[in-house]
Amino acid sequence: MSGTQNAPQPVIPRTGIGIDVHGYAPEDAPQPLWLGGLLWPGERGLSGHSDGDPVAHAAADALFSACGVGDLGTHFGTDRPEYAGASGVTLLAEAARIVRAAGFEIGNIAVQFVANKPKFGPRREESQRVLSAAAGAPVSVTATTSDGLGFTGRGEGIAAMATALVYAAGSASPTSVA
Ligand SMILES: Nc1ccn([C@@H]2O[C@H](COP(=O)(O)O)[C@@H](O)[C@H]2O)c(=O)n1
Ligand SMILES: C[C@@]1(CO)OP(=O)(O)OP(=O)(O)OC[C@H]1O
Repeated sequence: MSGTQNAPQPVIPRTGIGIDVHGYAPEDAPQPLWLGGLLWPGERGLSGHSDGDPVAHAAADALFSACGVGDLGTHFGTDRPEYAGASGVTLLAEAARIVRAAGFEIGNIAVQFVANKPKFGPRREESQRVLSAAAGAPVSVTATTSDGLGFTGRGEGIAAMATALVYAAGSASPTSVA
């Protein structure tokens, strides 16, 4: 028997991607702004069937993408009345439950949103805490403007992009592979 047969197999993690965009709610039907799992008092809110939190939705979509188990619409379609007004944090927690039930563990999720405001830096730690607790894994959130360009620059809505890393449950964590 050759030595290589008993060599530990490398853990191949899987990456996923998620993008979500929500437009601002009309002035005559204002909504609260939910972004990064946080309520932003005084900020114009976004439209959506749920709470319209693009950061939480992009994170959930990235998890589904990484595991190859469909997408946000597959699991939380607008035809599901129970998700009307649902919190993005609830959707992310449910997404994490679904991917774990499918046999995956979550390495991390990274999200970046594009918006002129709110100014995110001062509440980054709070947002990361809330989203990481929901996912049961580290979630990092960054923000950028689009330098005044495009629909985010014109203040028509907020876009978020996320990546996620998962690995088969029961395998060694990718970070523990020599
Ligand atoms: N909504 C936002 C947008 C940006 N930031 C922070 O500002 C930095 C500079 O943004 P640019 O788009 O001008 O490159 C960015 O790196 C973030 O740290 C923010 O907090 N909230
Ligand atoms: C989350 C869901 C379901 O409540 O609604 P929205 O808040 O509209 O969000 P979106 O990211 O457009 O798509 C997924 C939807 O199925």
